[in-house]
Amino acid sequence: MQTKDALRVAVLGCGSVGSQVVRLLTEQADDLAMRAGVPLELVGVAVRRLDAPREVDVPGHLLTTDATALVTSGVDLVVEVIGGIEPARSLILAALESGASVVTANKALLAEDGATLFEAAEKAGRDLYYEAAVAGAIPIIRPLRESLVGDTVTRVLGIVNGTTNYILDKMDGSGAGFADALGEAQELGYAEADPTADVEGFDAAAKAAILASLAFHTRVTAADVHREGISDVTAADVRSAADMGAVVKLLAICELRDGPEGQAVSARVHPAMIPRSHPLASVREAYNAVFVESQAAGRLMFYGPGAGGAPTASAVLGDLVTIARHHRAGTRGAGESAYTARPVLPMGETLTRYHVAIDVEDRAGVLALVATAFAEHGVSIQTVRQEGRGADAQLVVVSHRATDAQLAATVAHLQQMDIVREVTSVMRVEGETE
Ligand SMILES: NC(=O)C1=CN([C@@H]2O[C@H](COP(=O)(O)OP(=O)(O)OC[C@H]3O[C@@H](n4cnc5c(N)ncnc54)[C@H](O)[C@@H]3O)[C@@H](O)[C@H]2O)C=CC1
Ligand SMILES: N[C@@H](CC=O)C(=O)O
Ligand code: NA
Repeated sequence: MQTKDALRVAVLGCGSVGSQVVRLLTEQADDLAMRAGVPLELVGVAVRRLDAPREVDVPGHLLTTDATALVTSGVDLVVEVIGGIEPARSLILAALESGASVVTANKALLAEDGATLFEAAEKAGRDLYYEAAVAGAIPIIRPLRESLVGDTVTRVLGIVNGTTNYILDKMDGSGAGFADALGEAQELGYAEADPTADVEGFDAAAKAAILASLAFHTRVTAADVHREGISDVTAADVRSAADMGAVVKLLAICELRDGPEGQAVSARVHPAMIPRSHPLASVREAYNAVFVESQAAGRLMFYGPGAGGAPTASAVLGDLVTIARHHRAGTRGAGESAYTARPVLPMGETLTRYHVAIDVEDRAGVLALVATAFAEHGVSIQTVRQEGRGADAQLVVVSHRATDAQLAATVAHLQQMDIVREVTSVMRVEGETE
């Protein structure tokens, strides 16, 4: 039954996030109506299979397998929580063209083709909101889009993938194996439908692209973001980090830098060692945290649940109520602000510190030869320690800041040296100013 003046809401997808959106929309209907100033009436839920088991009871008459018909049926608000590129993109475009506003949690799509979606929303005069797409429940999109829009953001550094943080945390804390920890993260509803997106850093790279675009008022796509995942992080890396009082985290780093022709953007995702004293080191399990540095405000930190059905649904509901208020007032929210068109710097120009583990021959003069290889490429060494003896001898070098290109040249050089058996691990070190 349709309530007079209610806004008609369609939900696309009823998986981990969609089922919680449906639950909260139903359970909190009265409060949401009071906060929005208008009832939000769930009029349809698009699913792939009508008879699939679900985490929530959806009345049969609301279920449909025809998502296109649902979004073009005159609904006011569409929640897209299917994920992936297609059919999500076509459905969002169809919804906007039909006059509906859209809430999406789909970072993969926004990072690949956000421009098309933002232009369609602009043309239709409708809202496109996506707080859930980055760091789940944590308010980070709205602070960047609205609260900090009067400031100049210079750096965004964060842990933005819950699944990989959960895995690394378990490897560090209980010495759990990679596969077991990933299985638990999937069980808990944190992982993407294809967990490769989490493990190989695609999900974090999509989020980095969205954050860099918003923070620096430009357009950065996932393809612009340098990406490395955690599949090569070994138990030995985690132990080595522990030995130097550090932990391994998958970081997303977006920076405003001076480029050859003015200001440019650097955006990257990779595992890094950070000191245990750094606030990001204490981000456990599937929690996320995002540091923002800006000229006037200084340093801000946003922390909270970055994944999971209910936390993500919280962000979706926040967007729904906000849009409903706009609808009621006959207005719309801020759109995209990509006026700077800043270039993206190549990874080779990124400056950071490095932890390099090298299996070497255990004899006099080896340390000096290794140090010379670093010096030849302009990489200054901060500390060196030897682990093991004889056939197990290993040098662990921590460098001062150098470019990625300098480090790559050093590693290639080391690999050619007779006294080097193998460069077993290269990991960046973040979280210190030196
Ligand atoms: N799970 C999480 O913690 C978070 C997820 N997200 C994003 O939210 C979105 C949804 O994620 P989850 O709920 O975890 O995924 P999920 O895989 O649990 O749910 C997606 C649902 O969409 C359904 N679906 C697929 N194609 C469909 C179609 N053509 N029509 C109707 N239904 C269709 C699937 O059957 C599935 O039930 C994704 O974009 C994801 O990246 C964002 C933040 C956190
Ligand atoms: N798979 C993602 C879900 C939230 O975006 C994650 O693990 O963080
Ligand atoms: Na968020």
